[in-house]
Amino acid sequence: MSKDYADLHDPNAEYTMRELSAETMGATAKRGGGRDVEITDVQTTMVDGNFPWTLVRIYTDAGIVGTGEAYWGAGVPELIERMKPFVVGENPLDIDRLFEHLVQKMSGEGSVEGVTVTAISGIEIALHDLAGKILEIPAYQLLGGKYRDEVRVYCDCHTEEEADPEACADEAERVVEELGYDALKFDLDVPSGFEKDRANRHLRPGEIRHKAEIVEAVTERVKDRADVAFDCHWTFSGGSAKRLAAAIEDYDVWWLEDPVPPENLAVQEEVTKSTVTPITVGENRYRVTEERRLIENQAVDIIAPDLPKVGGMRETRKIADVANQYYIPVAMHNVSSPVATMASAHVGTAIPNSLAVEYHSYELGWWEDLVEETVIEDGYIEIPEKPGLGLTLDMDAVEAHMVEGETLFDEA
Ligand SMILES: O=C(O)C(=O)C[C@H](O)[C@H](O)CO
Repeated sequence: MSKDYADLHDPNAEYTMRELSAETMGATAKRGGGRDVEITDVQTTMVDGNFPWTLVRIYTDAGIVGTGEAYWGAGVPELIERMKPFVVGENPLDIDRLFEHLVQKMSGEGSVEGVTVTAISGIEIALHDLAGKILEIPAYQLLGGKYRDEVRVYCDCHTEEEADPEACADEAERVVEELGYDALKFDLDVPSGFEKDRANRHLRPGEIRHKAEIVEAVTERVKDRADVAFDCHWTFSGGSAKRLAAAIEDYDVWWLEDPVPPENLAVQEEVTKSTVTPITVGENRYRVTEERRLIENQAVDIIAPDLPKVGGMRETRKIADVANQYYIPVAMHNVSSPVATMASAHVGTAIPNSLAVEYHSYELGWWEDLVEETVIEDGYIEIPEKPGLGLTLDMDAVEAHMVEGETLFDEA
């Protein structure tokens, strides 16, 4: 990766009136108690998992290093490199101000939504790990403390015969009995053989029947042993989504996720309010500003922010707080490595309305090798009491699984 992104020129970022650096704000006073720490460097390494995970490291003059992760995607390491000058020299304990500082500095480069928010999220998570290590407390303590010792995890499931209801039911049985999960998710945007046109978003009767058969086969098979959600990946029209949600109302569906595209809130609201099937949405929205609209319009029954994409740990906490005003639970979308998964779990323990955190890598085989600790056991994450996120990267494993051409970041 080129290291020139840190030198990119943006007059808006350089001369902005709203300037939140420690120097301008007058937040440089000596703090004592080992809290006079300065950020010296920010580095990234991309790991070739079932998604290309961007791990982030923030280094300090105290020799303490924080590790975070940004949601996967091209351009994220470059954006993090671009933001490095805005945090080097800053005290990493000022997490809230540094988040605002980055949002302000990057406002001309897309800090409202999209990949810039994702990049900021990775830095924000690393700051929580770092702050916890400096203060010698677990990250959840920075968010207000604990509601639960363990956070429930749901397993996103796949089978090679994803369109075969019985194959899905067999996989559900296996994941419950052999892997120990009591919460699952299957995809419903799978071919049924009845499609005439894959672009027009309309579901033909045979397609609805086929999806209902998958729902019936899976929910009946693991009835009373597991909660099962179904994902549609923003595929269908409002009318088709309403018909699908109605067709599965008689089954024990945990939730139906993303039945319609994310852009049009009015359509989403209409679908959600048309059915008693619980509707979950949120992974394609950014920051509390966008998630808030889904919540305040009661366009969701369950909100699903993706923590390393939506803005990080404090932003997810803010979303959960708004959701809690409307009695809406939070099921965190997650396709990340153990780092952002554990960050999600720390927020999950710090909020009253946590339903579950997703795990999306059970087919990979080496997900937990990236860290020295056990992360998921019997379908739950026990929140570590070690400082920060409570994880230690296995640098050999990270190096072994790096995206080709990537450079391994420095040791702590
Ligand atoms: O697990 C989910 O809810 C997903 O939607 C997984 C997606 O494939 C992922 O987020 C990337 O688009």
